[in-house]
Amino acid sequence: MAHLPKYLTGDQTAINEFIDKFDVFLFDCDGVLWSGDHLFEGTVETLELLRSRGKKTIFVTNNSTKSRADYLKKLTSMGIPGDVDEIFASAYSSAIYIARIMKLPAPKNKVFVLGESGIETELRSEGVEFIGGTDPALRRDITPEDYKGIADGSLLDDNVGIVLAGLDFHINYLKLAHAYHYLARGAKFLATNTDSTLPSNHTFFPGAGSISIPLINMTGQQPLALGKPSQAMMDAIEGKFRFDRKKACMVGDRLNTDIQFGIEGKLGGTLAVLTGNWLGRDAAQWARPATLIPKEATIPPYKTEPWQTNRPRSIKEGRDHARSPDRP
Ligand SMILES: O=C(O)[C@H](O)[C@H](O)COP(=O)(O)O
Ligand SMILES: [Mg+2]
Repeated sequence: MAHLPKYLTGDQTAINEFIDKFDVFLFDCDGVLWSGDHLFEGTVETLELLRSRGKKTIFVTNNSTKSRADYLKKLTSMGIPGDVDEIFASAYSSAIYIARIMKLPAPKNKVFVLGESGIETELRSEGVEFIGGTDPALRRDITPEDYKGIADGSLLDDNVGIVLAGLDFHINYLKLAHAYHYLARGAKFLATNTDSTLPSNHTFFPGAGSISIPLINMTGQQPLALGKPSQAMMDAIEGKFRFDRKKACMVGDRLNTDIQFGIEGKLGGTLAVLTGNWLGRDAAQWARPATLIPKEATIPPYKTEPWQTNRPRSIKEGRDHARSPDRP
């Protein structure tokens, strides 16, 4: 049965009733708390209000460019008090999965990383060996010697057993060539997450999923994605906080990661906000019967950010489509 979203309009009673249903709020970060370095209006006040009512807040982000410690610095710099233990980022859940669940036998458990320092920090904290990532030696054009050395294997590390693809701001042909050949040699293909776009500066940029696409295209393999909506991440969070899933709500901006994560995790509710990837590729999700949106799904009142007023009205109004709520 298709669930239709309920709108959480400016009605304070409805908002209080919604809040009182839950003990724990899992907050997505990019597109919910902020867009890049722009903190959305009301974010700090909302978190303070929830905490003042004894609600637990946990930050669950697919952004693998930062470690949990980096995220704590960002939260603090944005005026959001937090604790590193309340932060679950996809780099962390990937490192945990590799180190504690996959547990490939050494020495063939080295990781070739496409991604930034967040992944490296978390792999290091789990004692997982890696190459690639932010290595400056790979930030250059491919040369005839590279072609030769990759082709005959002399430039490849025989201990690489995993390719882990995350958001990499320095992706290039040379790194993709290395990653492809490791996969061709049988390395396991993992992704921190497969978000198609990254919400930032009130628009969208290539997301982590756009980094692994070339490898999917070349190999025909789909990576095991370890961020939302993967339930490995939900199990890790529940294992740590031991919360009642029926009393937890996932707040997110992306339907095929955040909201799906909450629904498949059988949480008590989900809250879809309109400040992030709403108009990304996921808009198409609304074209499907709203099976991903349980009845508790709501769309909070939001002040249209200036950049949103001229956004394309690509979302039909109607039965299975969410509508931008009237402005409060
Ligand atoms: O491309 C990406 O990696 C994602 O867009 C980004 O990281 C999403 O982060 P989140 O919304 O889960 O905080
Ligand atoms: Mg988001």
